[in-house]
Amino acid sequence: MKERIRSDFHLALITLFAAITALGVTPFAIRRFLQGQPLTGIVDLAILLCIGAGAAYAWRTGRTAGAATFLAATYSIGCVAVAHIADFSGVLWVYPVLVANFLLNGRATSLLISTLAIVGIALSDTALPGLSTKLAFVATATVVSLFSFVFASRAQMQRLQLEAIALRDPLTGASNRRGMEVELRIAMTASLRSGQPLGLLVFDIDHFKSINDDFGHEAGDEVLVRVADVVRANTRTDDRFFRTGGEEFSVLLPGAGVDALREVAGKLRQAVEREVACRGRPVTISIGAAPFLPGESASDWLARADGAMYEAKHAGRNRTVLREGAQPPAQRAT
Ligand SMILES: Nc1nc2c(ncn2[C@@H]2O[C@H](COP(=O)(O)OP(=O)(O)OP(=O)(O)O)[C@@H](O)[C@H]2O)c(=O)[nH]1
Repeated sequence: MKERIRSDFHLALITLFAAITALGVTPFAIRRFLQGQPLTGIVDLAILLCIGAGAAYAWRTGRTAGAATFLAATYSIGCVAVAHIADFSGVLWVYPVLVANFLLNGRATSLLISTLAIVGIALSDTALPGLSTKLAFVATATVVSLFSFVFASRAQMQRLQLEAIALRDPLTGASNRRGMEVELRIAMTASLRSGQPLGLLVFDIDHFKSINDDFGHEAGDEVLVRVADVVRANTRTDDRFFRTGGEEFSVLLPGAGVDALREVAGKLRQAVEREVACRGRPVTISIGAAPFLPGESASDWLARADGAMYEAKHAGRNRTVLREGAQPPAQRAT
């Protein structure tokens, strides 16, 4: 639970908002019933139930975007309802609700829901009698919406930038190991759902240490960047490319069965050998290939591809070993 809260920003926000709603609205719901205002009490109770159900849905399905829209719609409808059946005190709830809308949802959704909420409340003659009161409400609610809009947009932009930095290797521009773990999980789920094959190549630059030792670290870095460029030029846009260690890379190939894996591995290996060199010394790679087997875990799959790659190294380097099943013997693919 702690791990999900830490890794899923949207889920954490939904959970926090649901907890704050429970703490903030429950005393009012009780008070409404005690004061003989059952209708308003029922609205408060409905808000609490809907928010709880929305948060539970987000936890169960992981569909946080849908849950966030549901939460924002519930808050807004609740506010409009209270403004029409209670007095001015109901209107005051719209301010935190507007802020929550913008923090929970994307720009278009939050603008739409907030505008509808402001208009819905402004139409209430019970809570806002007279034109000047209505105008003052619309003006203040619009200003709060604009502040929230600006703040939420900036915060979202910075969060996306930070996420991109955290998942990318700055030298080659490829995704890093953390990025790979996320992408592997997504691709495995999609493959299981669609029945489409999924392939993985793990490769390592041969004798890379000697490049560093003979020509310096900068020359080694240039080789890493060159290899990454060649891989990108020889794979499709929906293939995923990762730098998983110093001179170790992986390519995740959606839709690639055994034959396609063999073909892509051969193409990459030959392209690196042909196009990458360091001060005239050719650069080669050793590749381990493994198709995803339904039912196996990401770590077992990775271990199989890794094992095949080490086998390629031991067999003399600059070659591909394909490991089709969970157990060796491996199959040469070159
Ligand atoms: N230039 C550079 N070198 C790196 C980087 N990350 C790791 N290395 C170096 O990569 C080298 C890897 O060496 P080894 O693991 O011995 O492998 P190798 O020399 O490629 O030998 P084989 O893999 O067996 O073919 C080490 O010298 C690391 O210091 C990096 O970002 N830049």
